[in-house]
Amino acid sequence: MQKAQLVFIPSPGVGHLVSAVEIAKLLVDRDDRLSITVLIIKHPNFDSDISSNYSRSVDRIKFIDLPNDFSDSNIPRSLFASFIESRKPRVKDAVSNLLTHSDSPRLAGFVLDMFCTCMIDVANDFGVPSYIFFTSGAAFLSLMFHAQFLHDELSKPTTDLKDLDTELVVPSVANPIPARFLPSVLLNRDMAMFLYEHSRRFRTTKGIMVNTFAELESFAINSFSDRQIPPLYPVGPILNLNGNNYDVVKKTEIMEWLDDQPPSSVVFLCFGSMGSFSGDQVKEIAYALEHCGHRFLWSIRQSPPKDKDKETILIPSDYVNLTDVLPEGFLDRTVGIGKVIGWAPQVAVLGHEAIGGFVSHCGWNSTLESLWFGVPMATWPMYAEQQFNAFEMVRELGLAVEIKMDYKMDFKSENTMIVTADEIERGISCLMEFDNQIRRRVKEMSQKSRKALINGGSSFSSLGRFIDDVFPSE
Ligand SMILES: O=c1ccn([C@@H]2O[C@H](COP(=O)(O)OP(=O)(O)O[C@H]3O[C@H](CO)[C@@H](O)[C@H](O)[C@H]3O)[C@@H](O)[C@H]2O)c(=O)[nH]1
Repeated sequence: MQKAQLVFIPSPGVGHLVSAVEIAKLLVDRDDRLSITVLIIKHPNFDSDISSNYSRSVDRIKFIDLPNDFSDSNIPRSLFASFIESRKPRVKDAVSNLLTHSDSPRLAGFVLDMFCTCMIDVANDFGVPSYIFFTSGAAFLSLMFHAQFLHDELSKPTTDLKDLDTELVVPSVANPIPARFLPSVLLNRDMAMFLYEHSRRFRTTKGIMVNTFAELESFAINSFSDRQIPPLYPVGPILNLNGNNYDVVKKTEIMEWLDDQPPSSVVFLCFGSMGSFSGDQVKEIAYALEHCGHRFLWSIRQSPPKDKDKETILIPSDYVNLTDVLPEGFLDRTVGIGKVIGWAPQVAVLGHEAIGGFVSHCGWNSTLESLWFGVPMATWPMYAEQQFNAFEMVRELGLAVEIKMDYKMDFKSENTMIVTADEIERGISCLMEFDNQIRRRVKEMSQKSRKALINGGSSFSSLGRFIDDVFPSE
């Protein structure tokens, strides 16, 4: 039997690492000729221990932690690319070591995260192709290509649209997109340059697996057909349905609380791995929850200290004392209807029948998880590409209601816009209406997301085509 191995290089951070490991598991389960080594890049400020949540003994998957010898532990956002670049010799050493074993299968290629495209150079050194595993949606991938094309070929960078009241026609969505709903990463010069460079390099790869499914993003997926872009493999939704290691006592308490709530009665609020709010914004959310009267489970995280000069990547933490930030008496007044927590066991929560709606930052994993469980979302994007995901879910696909689509979190200062209690309450009321059309559509999409993965489903077939590419001669 011809055997082959792939080397996976995910970016640090739960939003990228978890689905990369899950697709690796799916691949080895699907084809017993395949083995995979996942190289874990440790970033000093991300919780890379997330990888220890996975059994290190998954058959035919090996995890290697790359040594963290980056000299500065406070890596500014703008130096993220250099940080990844600095890992190249480590990657090279690790792959060379793999290949020294006499029984080592043929190295068939590298599978890289969207932010690890510099590792294409290392793959080239080994004479093997690179693939991308894209952890966001097809519409955003297409937008990345389009934005790079506008910049490189037409000298029209998306950053020029920043403060303009204009619309942009892009191939991946049917509706023109108002500039203010463009993702924050394409309106910030440094970030946009960073993305253009990755898009250029995506074009040189042998294929791109995308964490999406044809039934969800058919328009966006079709938008790739007439452009010179490597083959696309929509293989999702790729989710870790077992959740991550989570404090058992805390999880039990949360799940028992949910057990006591009526079906579809609770609104869940959670804002991803980097989401946090100023004290003033927290209070507006609290007023909205108290006033609208719906049951709620609210995951709230404390902002890291703002570092105006270095714009260091720091992630939020759980509050030591929630009363420091919530309005006086809030916890007592809402004790019968609500629960405030820190980091949430999100997948388990979304899968609980008490959950009736999800106020989300629209990170792509959260979006796919809510669709999987048939829970409608109210959009509150914060950073990265989330504004665009919100636009796609609300305007394009009719799968979410809007709280905001143009909110942008400022990592440098506290001067982020404030969403008022009225706006939040309006969004939550709309979300929690029992019999709305969106809820019905989301339930249908939930069925489709599950079907996509089973034998004969669209993503199942797509993954098969990817495997055929890895074993071309058979
Ligand atoms: O309290 C929490 C918060 C999050 N999660 C989980 O963490 C993941 C978060 O992923 P995602 O929703 O995609 O958000 P980010 O962590 O913000 O992910 C980054 O990566 C995504 C995939 O590329 C992008 O879509 C996002 O914009 C980017 O910020 C999900 O699986 C959640 O279930 C929890 O379990 N508990």
